[in-house]
Amino acid sequence: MDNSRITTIEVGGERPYQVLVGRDLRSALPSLVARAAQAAVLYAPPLKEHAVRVADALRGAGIAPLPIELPDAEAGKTIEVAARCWDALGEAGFTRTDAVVGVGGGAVTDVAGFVAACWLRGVAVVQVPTSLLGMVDAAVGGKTGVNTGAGKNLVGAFHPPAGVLCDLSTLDSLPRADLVAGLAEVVKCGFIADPAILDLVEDDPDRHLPELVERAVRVKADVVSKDLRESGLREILNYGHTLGHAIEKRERYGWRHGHAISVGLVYAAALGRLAGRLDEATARRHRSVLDGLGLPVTYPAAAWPDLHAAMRVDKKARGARLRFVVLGGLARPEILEAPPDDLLRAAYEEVGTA
Ligand SMILES: NC(=O)c1ccc[n+]([C@@H]2O[C@H](COP(=O)([O-])OP(=O)(O)OC[C@H]3O[C@@H](n4cnc5c(N)ncnc54)[C@H](O)[C@@H]3O)[C@@H](O)[C@H]2O)c1
Ligand SMILES: O=C(O)C(=O)C[C@@H](O)[C@H](O)[C@H](O)COP(=O)(O)O
Ligand SMILES: [Zn+2]
Repeated sequence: MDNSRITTIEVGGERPYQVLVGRDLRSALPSLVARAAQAAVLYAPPLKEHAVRVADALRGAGIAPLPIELPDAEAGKTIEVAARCWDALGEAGFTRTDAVVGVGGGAVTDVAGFVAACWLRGVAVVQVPTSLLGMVDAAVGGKTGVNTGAGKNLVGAFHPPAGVLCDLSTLDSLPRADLVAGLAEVVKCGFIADPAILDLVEDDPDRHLPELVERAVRVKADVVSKDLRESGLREILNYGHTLGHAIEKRERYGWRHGHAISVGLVYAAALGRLAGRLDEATARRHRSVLDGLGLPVTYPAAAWPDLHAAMRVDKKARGARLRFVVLGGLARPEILEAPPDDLLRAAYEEVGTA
């Protein structure tokens, strides 16, 4: 691989920005926060070294870094943690030209975006995702937020970043299980929009990783450029998430997001097939590609009542009507409106285990 190659992916819409994919991209950071006198660098403990290097890059450009360490993973994605960050910004006297930088996986970039979205009603955030999932999904598109007892990501804001730096060299230290979890969202992109992704994953995901990152970012960038606020098209990015988020809630946010989404994708495929929308072979391919990666494709049968109840707070629901993203074929996402409870349950029987 050519280590000096940097790919730029444009994200359009009311506040356009760029996603850079390459290696050692820290030098691109200062220009993205050029108006800032200071920048908070939010990170979780496993990313401390990366965060120090980001802080050095800011300092070198005359921007004072304010490092803020967050609890790791979903434990950091809470309103209490966000409130601690706002206290720190207040103490440091952050003004509207100052900025926030999120360095970490999707949990950190989600909370960093939310902290920036709310501080003074919105300051710039630059996302420096360090997990595969963060690069291909969480850091791009401006969905920010935290979890609450009521459900996953129920409190948040749309706040597009000023830029996203996907430094592939950071993936070298990412635990294997987290890399594989990120592949669940990559596979999602393959099913909803870019089937070449599925061929590459089925061939050898490690060998094709840079291309997979670029392809998945392009899928996401294309969708959010057209529909930042999820008034229609953007719902397709939620494929597999109605059940997936319910599993995360039931697991008290102790499961990896990508693992829950893997089960959710198999469920959504079963639902699409049983609703008469999706062909048998494409539905089967969901299970085979995800299982082949070592991702979970089943969940306890006895959990159905809890999951069914949790799905009621899904953001795609309208009143008492549940709405699901399903496929009408490969790369043909559609909405399934208010499916009857017996259909929902029958689809769950295909993922439920004793
Ligand atoms: N905003 C969005 O559009 C969007 C999209 C998808 C997912 N998400 C959210 O993203 C989160 C999941 O993101 P995730 O899978 O990155 O999980 P994560 O942020 O919990 O990171 C997983 C683990 O990997 C560690 N890690 C990350 N990068 C590392 C590196 N380079 N080296 C060593 N360790 C590293 C983290 O510290 C953590 O322990 C969920 O909260 C999900 O809801 C948001
Ligand atoms: O960007 C989107 O839109 C997505 O739905 C991407 C999902 O992968 C992501 O998990 C997102 O955070 C889910 O959004 P939510 O609005 O259902 O919380
Ligand atoms: Zn997701």
